[in-house]
Amino acid sequence: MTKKEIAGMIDHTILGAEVTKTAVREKCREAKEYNFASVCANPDQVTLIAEELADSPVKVCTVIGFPLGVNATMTKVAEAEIAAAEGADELDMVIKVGALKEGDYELVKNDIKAVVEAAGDKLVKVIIETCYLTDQEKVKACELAKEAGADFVKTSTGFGSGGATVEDIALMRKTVGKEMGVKASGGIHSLEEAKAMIEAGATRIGASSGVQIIEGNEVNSDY
Ligand SMILES: O=C[C@H](O)COP(=O)(O)O
Repeated sequence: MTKKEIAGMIDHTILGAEVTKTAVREKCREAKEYNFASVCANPDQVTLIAEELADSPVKVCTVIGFPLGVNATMTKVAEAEIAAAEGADELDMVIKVGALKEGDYELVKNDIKAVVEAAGDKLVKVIIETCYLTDQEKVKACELAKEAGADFVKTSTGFGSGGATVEDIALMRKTVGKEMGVKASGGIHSLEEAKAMIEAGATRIGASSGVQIIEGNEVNSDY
């Protein structure tokens, strides 16, 4: 797999309370230079990203119910509707992790389904936050996301206690089959790590270090 092909799988990510418009514009410039798959940023920066990327094939991505997933489903639905209206192409939502762990699978599934329906033709990736889950819970979360009609399952927010692992990607890929997207995110900072995730079954890489992954050098990560 070439670096160009790998770049085309990277969601160039900039998420956090301290993120500035200047930093988001730089992420968009980098994404166009390297032909990354998307720029993934805070919900209140969707309009800015859509403007910056209007002249490029790079997709607009944002997050829903992020980073804890504990928002009311109605809140996640509203976030999805607003993001879609403002130009988002892809929505990365966080599941109700606690509800999953206590076996309230209908609530988890209906939460995902409501966002999928609100998203319309936009692509929905479901963050299951693997760092808090047993393997059995990871499998169940992937099954619920698939049943709810999501397009991808995704490992991590990058704000939890851990990120993507090759083992989790392989388990998620085995669970969802060949068609559904699998996104590895959280703690991927090198080309070798990205390649390992792809070989394990990832079809998208979420990373704040996209340029570092492709160029193999340290980049100033200050926003
Ligand atoms: O995909 C979303 C994650 O926040 C990226 O995590 P990272 O900053 O460890 O690359």
